[in-house]
Amino acid sequence: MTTDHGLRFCANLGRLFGEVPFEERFDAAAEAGFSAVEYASPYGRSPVELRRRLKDAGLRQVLFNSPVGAPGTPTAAGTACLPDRVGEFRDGITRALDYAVELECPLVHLRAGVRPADVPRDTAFSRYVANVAWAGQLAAGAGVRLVIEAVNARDIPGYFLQTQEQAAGVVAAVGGDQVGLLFDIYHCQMSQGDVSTRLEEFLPSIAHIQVADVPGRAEPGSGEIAWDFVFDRLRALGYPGWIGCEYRPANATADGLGWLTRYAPEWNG
Ligand SMILES: O=C(O)C(=O)[C@@H](O)CO
Ligand SMILES: [Mg+2]
Repeated sequence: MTTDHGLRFCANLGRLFGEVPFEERFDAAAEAGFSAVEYASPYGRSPVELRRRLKDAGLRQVLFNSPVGAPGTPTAAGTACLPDRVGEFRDGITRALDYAVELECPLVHLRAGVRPADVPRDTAFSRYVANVAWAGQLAAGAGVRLVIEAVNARDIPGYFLQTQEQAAGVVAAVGGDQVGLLFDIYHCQMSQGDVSTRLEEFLPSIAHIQVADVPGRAEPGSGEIAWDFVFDRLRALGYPGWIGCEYRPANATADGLGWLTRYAPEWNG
């Protein structure tokens, strides 16, 4: 939903509207007032079907993730930092960009992966930066921008990027505008805190934000984060991107959307 002050919120269909099957969540999000969606994986459905569902519901797709392996496998969080998976990584990016072009999706979240214990960090880092740079070039040619995200170590032990500084450092190392930062406020609070200072510090690199509260990863307002302060800072900083509602609703999704009215007076969903 676009707002007068520029804060735009999109529904994460992997987290919200779980009361209905995925195929019905597009209409559910539109009926709730969203004009854009994100979700982690489009790959179980054809891009043509997803494009139709977006169009029928009057929605835009603004983000999805690069492919990952099955849960519990070494590639369950991605392949980008794995020196022995370069072919799989490149095939995954190519597939993701095919979907992004068909869905007219501007951002793809490139999952970093978990470094194997027998791979030295500097070896994994060199491979990761080379993979991100390669993928960024390919994405730019398709009119797509990649984003990378720091994930807290409790949720994904060993995930390759765990702090905003690490992720921003890779964005700077790759250079140019091909790769941006996916700043997930939930993960920042879980790992580091000092959210509003980091949002301001890394704002030039931030291409997308995601929100959920701590503890519990539920609706903003259910935990310790001062969302009125955070959203006011984002308005003042003129953050132009989308804010992904990537939280686990405490109860029925529609019953829990009141936080948008509370913290985003411009929301008219
Ligand atoms: O878990 C999150 O936070 C995400 O944004 C997922 O897409 C996996 O990184
Ligand atoms: Mg996230």
